[in-house]
Amino acid sequence: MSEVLLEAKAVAKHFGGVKALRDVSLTIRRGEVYGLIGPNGAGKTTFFNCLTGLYVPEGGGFTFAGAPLKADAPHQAAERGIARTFQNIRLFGNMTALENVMVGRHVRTKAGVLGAVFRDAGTRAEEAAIRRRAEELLHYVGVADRAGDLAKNLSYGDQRRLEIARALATEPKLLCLDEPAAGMNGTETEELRVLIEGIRADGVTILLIEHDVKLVMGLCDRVAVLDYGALVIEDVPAVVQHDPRVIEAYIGVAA
Ligand SMILES: Nc1ncnc2c1ncn2[C@@H]1O[C@H](COP(=O)(O)OP(=O)(O)OP(=O)(O)O)[C@@H](O)[C@H]1O
Repeated sequence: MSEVLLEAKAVAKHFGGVKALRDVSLTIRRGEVYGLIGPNGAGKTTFFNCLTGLYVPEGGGFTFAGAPLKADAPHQAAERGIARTFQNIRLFGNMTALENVMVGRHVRTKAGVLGAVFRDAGTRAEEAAIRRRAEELLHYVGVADRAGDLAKNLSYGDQRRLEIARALATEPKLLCLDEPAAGMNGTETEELRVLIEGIRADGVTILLIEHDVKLVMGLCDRVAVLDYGALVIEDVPAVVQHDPRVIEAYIGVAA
């Protein structure tokens, strides 16, 4: 599959004197799992933040699904079909697991959040559909048995899965996962791998930031390496793994 879903062109982002992204250009194809790796502070999360509209880049930009992305508002990114999870989990801790997913779903409803407050018959029917879909998604990510529990009481691994369910509730074309395996044990990481493969098989393209190099190399179709805000290489894992610049910048440290 070679159709381009996301193209980043010379994206630049500075924080004072820190060049967090130095003209980063990369291309994500529809249907692939694309890994974004690099040492701490390389600019991976900054790239996500520019893509999803949390930061406005000083230079360059994105084309998504064939049209330029005006990524200066997170809501717009979601409407265009880009969803993300966060490195530091951001759930509504005092809402149930089910409610957390239902909130994500409201991006795609006609009534929206206000409609959910002023409940007429149409809104109630829509609300029931939202609930059903949220239940399906909890089942899909494997936390259906925790639907009624407050998010803050879920295990770390389950919270990460719940975040993925909430992101999927927006029906994304591109799902961006920021270190989903962080803090997971071996079993949880393997379950995560299976889940990500399932999501891809269901037609969602995935952009994955992850420090677990084994997971990235085993799972991703292509991998990009950032170092000091610059793209070092973008290629298939077998090539990336053996590139001397990558070994020096990153993998050599872990090996
Ligand atoms: N809001 C901000 N204000 C100032 N500097 C920032 C901000 N966000 C990121 N930076 C800086 O930009 C650089 C890139 O950071 P970023 O968080 O994108 O790296 P990363 O590759 O995601 O790192 P990690 O793997 O540790 O999460 C770092 O030097 C960081 O200190």
